[in-house]
Amino acid sequence: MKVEKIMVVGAGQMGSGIAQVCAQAGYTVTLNDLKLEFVERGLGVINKNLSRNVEKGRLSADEKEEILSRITPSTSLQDAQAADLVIEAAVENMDIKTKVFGQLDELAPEHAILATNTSSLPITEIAAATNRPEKVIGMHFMNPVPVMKLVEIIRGLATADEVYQEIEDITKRIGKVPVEVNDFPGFVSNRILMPMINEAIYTLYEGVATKEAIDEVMKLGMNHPMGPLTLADFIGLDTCLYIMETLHEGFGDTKYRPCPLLRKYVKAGWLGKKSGRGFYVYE
Ligand SMILES: CC(=O)CC(=O)SCCNC(=O)CCNC(=O)[C@H](O)C(C)(C)COP(=O)(O)OP(=O)(O)OC[C@H]1O[C@@H](n2cnc3c(N)ncnc32)[C@H](O)[C@@H]1OP(=O)(O)O
Ligand SMILES: NC(=O)C1=CN([C@@H]2O[C@H](COP(=O)(O)OP(=O)(O)OC[C@H]3O[C@@H](n4cnc5c(N)ncnc54)[C@H](OP(=O)(O)O)[C@@H]3O)[C@@H](O)[C@H]2O)C=CC1
Repeated sequence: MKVEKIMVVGAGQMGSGIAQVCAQAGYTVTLNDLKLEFVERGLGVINKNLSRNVEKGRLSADEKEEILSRITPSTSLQDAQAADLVIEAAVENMDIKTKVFGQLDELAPEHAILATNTSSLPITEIAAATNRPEKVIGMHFMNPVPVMKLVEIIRGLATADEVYQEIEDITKRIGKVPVEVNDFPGFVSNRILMPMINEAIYTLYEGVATKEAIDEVMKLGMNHPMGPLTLADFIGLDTCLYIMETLHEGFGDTKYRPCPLLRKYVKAGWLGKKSGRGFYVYE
């Protein structure tokens, strides 16, 4: 059974980007979130991105409308009934993900693949919340989704070979490069990236330098496109904290302990760019 209809659960920064690239590749997409206002915010971002492509002459106005017409808003998981593939991009929290996967398992057709965009949580544990662990897989996009080429693909213990193959094919069809990695906390991307970001936060916490100086060192000295504190704001400090907690708990090693300053900011609701304030202030 070839995948034609994709449902994306969670219309935040990742979910909206995933819905955009899937619709651009010709898939019929349902974009789901808890409230219509969140779905509309996601659709607004997609509209803006596509308009920029029209302005730059990469897309005609008709093509833009066609892409948008392939995306249907949804606030009910019942809409999974029509999906061949569900890509979950809700918050990085195991309780929420297992609850969503349990419901999706009951609602989605038997043939449907259930993928998660989790950035660090065990795929095998998410799969165990369903009665179809062979059809559950990690499909980890990078932010911003329309720009970044990589998709980490992670098999759970029971993921079937044909499911892996289908997800690899879809990844290529949407213009991304698949890289297979094993099911360990943080996979490859966040096992390496997030301790660097956490260390940058410790560097600020211990007064080694200002936030601007830390970012400048990594940008100019290491050629990173964004400094680590700017990148943390961009990813979302809540997501950064969840990932560090997953690494800390998953490996049981104190080297992954989240910096207290990161915890403090998240408790204050300073979640980075998406909430208007993190290490920096955004309009
Ligand atoms: C946490 C996880 O689990 C995994 C992760 O995702 S970790 C995060 C991984 N991502 C990164 O590390 C991103 C690091 N930053 C960058 O690569 C760059 O700063 C950036 C691509 C975001 C912006 O690039 P830039 O050159 O500084 O800015 P800018 O010139 O405005 O943008 C470059 C292009 O990207 C596009 N772009 C930038 N931000 C965008 C966004 N949020 N959405 C869509 N497109 C975007 C711009 O439109 C522009 O496109 P064109 O050149 O085709 O016109
Ligand atoms: N940010 C990043 O750079 C990356 C993030 N990821 C992963 O992608 C996922 C989403 O992250 P991101 O998009 O940044 O987060 P956001 O906070 O931007 O978006 C998450 C969205 O999911 C919604 N949501 C929460 N619970 C449910 C639910 N039960 N059903 C449907 N929607 C729900 C949230 O609604 P509400 O606001 O009401 O909670 C919110 O709109 C996480 O697992 C994260 O780890 C992966 C790669 C990169």
